[in-house]
Amino acid sequence: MHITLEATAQRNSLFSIEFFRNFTSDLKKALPGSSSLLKSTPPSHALVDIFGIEPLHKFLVAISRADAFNGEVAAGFAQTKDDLSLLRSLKLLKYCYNLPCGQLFNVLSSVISKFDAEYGASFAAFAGKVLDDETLGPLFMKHVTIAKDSSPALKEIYGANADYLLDNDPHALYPTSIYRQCKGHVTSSDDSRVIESVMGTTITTTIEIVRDVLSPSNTQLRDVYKPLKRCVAVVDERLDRLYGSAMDEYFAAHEISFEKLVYRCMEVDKDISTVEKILVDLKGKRVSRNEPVLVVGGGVMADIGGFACALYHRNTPYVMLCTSIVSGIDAGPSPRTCCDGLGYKNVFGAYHPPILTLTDRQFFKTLEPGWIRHGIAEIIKMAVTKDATLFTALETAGNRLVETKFGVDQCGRGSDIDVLSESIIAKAMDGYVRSEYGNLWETHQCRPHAYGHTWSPGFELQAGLLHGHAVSIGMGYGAYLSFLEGWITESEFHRILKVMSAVGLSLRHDILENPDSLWSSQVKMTEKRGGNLCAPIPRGAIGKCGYLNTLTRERMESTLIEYQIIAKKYPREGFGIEPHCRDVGLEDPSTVKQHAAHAVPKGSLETDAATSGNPVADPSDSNGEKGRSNIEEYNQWISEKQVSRNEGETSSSLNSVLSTATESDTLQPPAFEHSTLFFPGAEEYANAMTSRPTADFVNIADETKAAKLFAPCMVGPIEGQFLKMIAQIKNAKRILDIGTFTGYSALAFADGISSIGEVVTIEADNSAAVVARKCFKSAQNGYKVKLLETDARKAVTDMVRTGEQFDIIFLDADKTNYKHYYEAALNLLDEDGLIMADNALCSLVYEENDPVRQSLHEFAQFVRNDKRVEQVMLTVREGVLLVRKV
Ligand SMILES: C[S@@+](CC[C@H](N)C(=O)[O-])C[C@H]1O[C@@H](n2cnc3c(N)ncnc32)[C@H](O)[C@@H]1O
Repeated sequence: MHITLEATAQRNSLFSIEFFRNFTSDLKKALPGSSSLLKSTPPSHALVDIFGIEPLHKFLVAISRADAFNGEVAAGFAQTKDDLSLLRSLKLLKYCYNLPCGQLFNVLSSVISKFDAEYGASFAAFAGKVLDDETLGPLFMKHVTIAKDSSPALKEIYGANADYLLDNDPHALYPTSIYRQCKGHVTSSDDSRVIESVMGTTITTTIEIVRDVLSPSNTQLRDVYKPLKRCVAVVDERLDRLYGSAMDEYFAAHEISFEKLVYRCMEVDKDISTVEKILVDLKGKRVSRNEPVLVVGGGVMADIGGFACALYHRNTPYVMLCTSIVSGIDAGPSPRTCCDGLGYKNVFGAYHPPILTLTDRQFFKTLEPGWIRHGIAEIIKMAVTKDATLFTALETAGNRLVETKFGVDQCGRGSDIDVLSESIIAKAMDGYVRSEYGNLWETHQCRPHAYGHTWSPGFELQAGLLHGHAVSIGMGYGAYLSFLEGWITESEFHRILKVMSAVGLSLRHDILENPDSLWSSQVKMTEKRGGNLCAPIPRGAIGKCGYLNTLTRERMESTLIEYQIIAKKYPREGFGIEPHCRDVGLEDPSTVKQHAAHAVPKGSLETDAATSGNPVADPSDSNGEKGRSNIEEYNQWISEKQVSRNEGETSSSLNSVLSTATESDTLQPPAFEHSTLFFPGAEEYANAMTSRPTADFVNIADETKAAKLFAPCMVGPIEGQFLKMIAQIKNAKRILDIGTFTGYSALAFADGISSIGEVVTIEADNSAAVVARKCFKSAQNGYKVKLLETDARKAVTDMVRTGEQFDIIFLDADKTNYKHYYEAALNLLDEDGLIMADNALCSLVYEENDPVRQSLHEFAQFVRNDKRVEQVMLTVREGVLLVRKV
């Protein structure tokens, strides 16, 4: 070996490519490829001997003492992909004592293969055997080399070094995380009553563009998870639908147990309750603080999955598999993990980058064009402020990026657009990471990647714009200001507008007509940036960044007018293609900000808005002119904001009121590709606005859970309150509740009738009936309930025979027999009694091949055509059909 152990800790330049090359040739001499040790099966027989080979132990001892996170060391590696993988190996091998043997030998074989393919292959064959060995693969090197029962020879070599590390670099021997180091110094006064101290954290990470990451021949994820024997993954529900089986197959092929946790990741789900769910699930899986969680998804998943990992055990490593443009070049590798809360965007969060970020363009194939366009805005911002070559590449690619979904759709592998797209994503990622990682905790505001984000928060939500379109408008306006400052030329300004316009991004929006929202955003942004506007805009040339620190209200007003006149001359008069969230099938984000279940009184979070998350538009900031009457304001609001609703096919639109035509019957219910009747957040909002259930219902829910019965069977708080109030309004005396389950609906009715009223409820299943009986017993109005434990089909026929009468009959048992219960109910009802059929809209949400879906559809149609009744279909919970005899 060509190293002197004692000096290594100081001589960082030693750990360069040469160091690995020399190691490879020295090892080959001492342990040739033909050696019986490498051929030994099982590998356990050879392992101790191999650890004892001098070039290997000297190499490992030296590397364990390296300052692997040091910039000087990194500079020793040229910038080719292969060289950087050596740097990554160095960072891992530094912690060799704490690497599982499977991983250790895998990394060693990748190092050796770089210099000697033939020898690398024979070493890799041995490494593969170690990796696959159930016992050896996960065994840490320290358990082989310095444990009590390790061979004395190994203990002598590796033990002496362990003692050295204990004194000089304990992190190398007993790390909590091999991706973070902390250093600091403390200076105290003589009496220790005053202390001055400095702390610093160093974090290491790897970011890589990959191809076909889920193909079994790709070993990137295998290398991380095989030594651990399992992979716990937090996966976006949409991705699971599209790629779930590919993920299952990948991990099965490598014999890694794949434990998938799936979450819906729409913008509205980006709140603390989803983060909390992830935390509970990680704990449920007993994820350890050193076990990297795999986070799979786009921007929302990157934010909330990363945040959950930051909170779990105070920080747990995670591997980010990015499946969208935004996550690939921005949110994925970003250290800024977060979630929305209290009505504010990104208000909670932590700085916690992934240990490994992988971006695979293959996933872009299933993105909508509107999403691709929106993602390109984040690339343009990096091009304009950081990288002129990236900007030229964007000019060359133009709209082909959208048409081919970044070179993965309708174009061949290796085609020019495929190659160009790869380079665009890579450069954008590089620019982003360079801007972000040098300023990890946002300790200063010179952040090029905030280009376009200074004024856009003021109008993005208000206008219902996709984030990318709001940012592109902000970038266009910023470029104009830069031109006015003389920081870029007029032709550069137009190149920026052209590149955005070519891909269909917005240069303008009608909301710019009024500068109020931009101005209020500037005021809040200035506060957030510590009193400086510090708006990043191009300066000097495209690809360079400067910071505008002053813009008066007057100048903003005049320049906005000028900018719009210029933007209007562009294709589509400067408007973007599908710029609004609703255009791409997303809900209007302005509804997200009003997520009232989590909202707080206005005013109480003013400071948070200014310092943390993006401020949510405040309705009182809007442009109402003072002194106008309420009715004028109201009418103006109707014409400005509400008229478009009348054009849609909503239940309140004029069209649907005027229509007298009867729909003809259909064999099947319509396709309805949603698992709920509601937009996300709608039902939660309705719930938050509904009277709270009493302790008796909380008890039912608890008992149902304790009995491990399927809780969603219960009608729940919204429908329960509805049933109670119908009973009250109807002044009902006797109610028949068909399908008791654990008693929620029966007790809701009992709460709504007078003390002499009665609820007869029928349940055939004994386990549910036992719980219901117990709950009725302890409930305040439980005495009004009579539970019949029997088959309801027969019970109702018997009741008709004996002439029983009811004011309300609630159908909630087996859906396929609703028609039978309905016919009986028409006989059992008082003259103006009411039938209520629960789950009446489930033909929309149940799966296509579910027979219950078909029978619910036929039942609803049958009632519609029944001349004996009138009815209304209510979208309460899963649909309640209200029927009355005429
Ligand atoms: C959706 S759950 C009822 C929920 C209940 N209304 C509540 O709010 O808690 C349907 C119940 O009907 C019961 N059921 C199904 N078919 C039945 C039948 N033929 N006779 C009696 N009970 C039946 C099931 O055992 C189940 O407990």
